[in-house]
Amino acid sequence: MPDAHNIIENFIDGKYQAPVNNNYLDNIEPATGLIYGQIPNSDVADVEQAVTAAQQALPAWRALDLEQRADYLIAIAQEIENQLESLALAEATDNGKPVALARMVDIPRAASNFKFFAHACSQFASESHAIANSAINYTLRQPVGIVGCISPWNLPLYLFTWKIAPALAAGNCVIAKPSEVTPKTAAMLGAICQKVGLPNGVLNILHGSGASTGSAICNHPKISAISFTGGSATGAAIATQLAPKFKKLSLELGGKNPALIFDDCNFENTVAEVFRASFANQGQICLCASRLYIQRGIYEKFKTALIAKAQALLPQDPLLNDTKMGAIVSKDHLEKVLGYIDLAKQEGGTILAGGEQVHLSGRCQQGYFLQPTIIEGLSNNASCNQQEIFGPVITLQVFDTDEQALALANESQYGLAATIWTQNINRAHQLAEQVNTGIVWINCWLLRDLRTPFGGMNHSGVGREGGLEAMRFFTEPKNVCIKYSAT
Ligand SMILES: NC(=O)C1=CN([C@@H]2O[C@H](COP(=O)(O)OP(=O)(O)OC[C@H]3O[C@@H](n4cnc5c(N)ncnc54)[C@H](O)[C@@H]3O)[C@@H](O)[C@H]2O)C=CC1
Ligand SMILES: O=C(O)/C=C/C=C(\O)C(=O)O
Repeated sequence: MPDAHNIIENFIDGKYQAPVNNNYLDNIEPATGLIYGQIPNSDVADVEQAVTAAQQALPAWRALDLEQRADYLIAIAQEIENQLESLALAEATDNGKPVALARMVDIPRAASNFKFFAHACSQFASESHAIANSAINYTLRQPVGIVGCISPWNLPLYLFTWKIAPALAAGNCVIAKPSEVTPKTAAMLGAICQKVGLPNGVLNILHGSGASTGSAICNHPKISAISFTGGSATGAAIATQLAPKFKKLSLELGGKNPALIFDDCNFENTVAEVFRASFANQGQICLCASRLYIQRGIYEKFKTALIAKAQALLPQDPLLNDTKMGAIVSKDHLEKVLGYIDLAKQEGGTILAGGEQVHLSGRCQQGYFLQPTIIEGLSNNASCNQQEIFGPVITLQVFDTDEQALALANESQYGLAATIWTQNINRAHQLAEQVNTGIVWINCWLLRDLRTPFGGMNHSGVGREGGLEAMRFFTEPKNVCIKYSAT
């Protein structure tokens, strides 16, 4: 558990412990730009200890009655709810997101992840296939064993638990690594597991960089499956490394998500929701809309409304209760996003709103703040329309016909999430069928039902999370065929 000096330790075999190599990384608060803690930079030796603990815990955990396993997950969810305030504060401090957002979305969703999979494991049925008069097949879905869960910094506890909960529910033991940029709530989860009496070794939480800890987890021969969320380049590197090792791999990667906005949309609602889809969490959600295609009849009016909203959304200290726009997660990331804005100018774009770093006063004077940024005038193949920026930056383009909108949306290497804004339900269905993304929202964004398949195609990932898809990923199907004699 983080101590008074904010030194975080690994959680292995039910206990907090220092990394074997005694190496630590600084943890920086994005709102202040100051170091406020340290985390282990764990390596193969720590992973080895975690795997040993998981191996010892596995037989009892996988043999546990489903109801008892579910009870542990429910107890974790309840404890997350009990600690809502301290977890939300930790998340906002660590990540720079508005504390109100962490309180309303991130932490409640982390609790929901455990509750959802506590129930999902009791609903997860296996198949049977009869061969008339001669045999019956039934499929066992057995835990994979020891699995690795690696998550990013944008929705720290939300995405960490989105992987851990189904992995545990399916009867696996877990070695999990949060992003080194946002380790704090993951570290607090260890104490929650202790408090509810989760058996030692069932969940092990290691901290450190991708190069050291992440790659040691991916490469450990006893870890049979890896569930990863993060950048597409990292996903590609992991897939390359793991291909000859034949591990199960789920990749939830980046997006460059189109919003198709038609003349006949419900204007007020669409402006509000598309704005939220663009800038929620400082635009740092893989599902955020980043390419806005607006039909000609409402283009100017829509643009004017978006600019007014962007100019009114002022970044503030994330720890203030009324903050709606917090800090960018790190200096490196701020520089990356600003680099894209410069590139947009070089490629002929016009900045309609934002585009500049914001310097606050007081405790946040060295923080990483950026205005919501709106760009127009770029071609569809410009860098800002093709590469994931992962920040509060959107581009606007005009279209005339449904066919044009679809062609523009599909001109992308990514395929994560599309939104369609129209009151013509036939058009919406037709476009939803043809757009190349794993998720389509019609007249809404990030309306989540945890039972649905979640993930993308092409450079946005391989496989799906959520609901029974996650239960399938974290189990091995084994078919058993019984021959009988027909009398
Ligand atoms: N869900 C998404 O779509 C996300 C996309 N990104 C994109 O990726 C870019 C880079 O951001 P990063 O924080 O560097 O994301 P990343 O993809 O490097 O990090 C995600 C997680 O993977 C781990 N990791 C990194 N290298 C690894 C390796 N070789 N083996 C195993 N684990 C490894 C990291 O420590 C972290 O826990 C961002 O600028 C953004 O464009 C970042 C975070 C989430
Ligand atoms: O499951 C959700 O609701 C959201 C998931 C978001 C990501 O995977 C992401 O931003 O990386």
